[in-house]
Amino acid sequence: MEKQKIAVLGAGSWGTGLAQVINDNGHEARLWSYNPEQVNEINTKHTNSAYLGNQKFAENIKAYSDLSEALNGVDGVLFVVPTKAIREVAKQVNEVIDHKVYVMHASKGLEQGTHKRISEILEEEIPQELRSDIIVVSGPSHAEEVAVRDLTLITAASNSENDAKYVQRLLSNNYFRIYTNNDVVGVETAGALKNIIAVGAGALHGLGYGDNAKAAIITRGLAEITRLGVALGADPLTYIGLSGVGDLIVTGTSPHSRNWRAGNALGKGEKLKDIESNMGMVIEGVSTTKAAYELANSLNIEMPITEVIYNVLYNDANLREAIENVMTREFRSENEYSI
Ligand SMILES: NC(=O)C1=CN([C@@H]2O[C@H](COP(=O)(O)OP(=O)(O)OC[C@H]3O[C@@H](n4cnc5c(N)ncnc54)[C@H](OP(=O)(O)O)[C@@H]3O)[C@@H](O)[C@H]2O)C=CC1
Ligand SMILES: O=C(CO)COP(=O)(O)O
Repeated sequence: MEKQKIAVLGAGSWGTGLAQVINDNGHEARLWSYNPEQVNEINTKHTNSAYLGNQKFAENIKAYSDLSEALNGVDGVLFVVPTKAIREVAKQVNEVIDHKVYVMHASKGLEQGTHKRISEILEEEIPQELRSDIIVVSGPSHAEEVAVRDLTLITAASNSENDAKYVQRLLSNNYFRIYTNNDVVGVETAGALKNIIAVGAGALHGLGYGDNAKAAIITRGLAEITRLGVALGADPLTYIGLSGVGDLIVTGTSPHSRNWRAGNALGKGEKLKDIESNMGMVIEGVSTTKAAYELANSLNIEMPITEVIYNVLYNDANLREAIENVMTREFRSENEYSI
């Protein structure tokens, strides 16, 4: 593949990690941030301390605060801002982009109010003549591990096989391996909804529950994610792939995960607003819980774990009582409910 110019929009931990992968692969990675101080730090010290500590990045990863400069002549645009900022940033891109580009995103969530997936927002905001089919980059990938080039396997999903293969070639190397997938709905819902379960798994840890409880929430969490996703048109098999069970394992079992850490703090009795202000990074599971809860209700889909997390986050429910309620609800067959 000849050298590509890629604008990475969002210079948080994941945007920076992906910019380094792109740079490692011999391409030009331009990191766009709306924070001029951060741009200055990346360009002069080659660190991004608020998100990735003291780690130094390659000097040729250049940061931009001017979006039109960052997008000038690029082959592709990779959105990695939090879900709540996707529509606003996509509108800005639409205002300045003047040629057709590959449009990729690596964010994980559902839009508040509309419950839309990120690719749906991007399709709405960037006209088809200016973009490829949307390509979703998702899977088990803690930014801090990718940033130190630890082995990572993830998925690039698109309705267009060629566009997914473009991202496979763009991002793959000897530590980062990409699999293509044609199930955009499955891959996006898996990435968004696993954050809810990660909050729950962290909460169980914070409350002192053991490995059995954690395996249970991951497994039954996957069942309810699958149930909602299939109702939206996903292939159930996607959920046993990298973006499904893979990402649930990585976020549902690890203190690297901000969602897991938020849940752990909730389990230890901290208040949500304190957890959010202390994290300094996005905890997507909080807003996704609300969107998924509303969406599931509107489709009449049972998501008991999501409901517990929703009641704890938004109705100040007592965590232990909420767990007791879900444990003692009407009996179910696993076969009936596995998908
Ligand atoms: N970190 C990870 O390991 C992974 C994260 N993801 C997903 O990637 C997405 C981004 O996550 P991550 O990088 O971790 O998040 P961070 O919180 O680390 O960074 C997000 C970045 O986007 C910036 N930002 C926020 N709002 C806007 C806006 N309106 N316009 C421009 N920039 C904005 C933030 O700036 P500021 O902080 O100043 O608001 C920050 O620089 C999320 O959806 C997450 O789920 C996916 C896989 C792995
Ligand atoms: O999605 C992630 C890893 O695949 C990152 O999860 P957190 O946002 O919980 O850190």
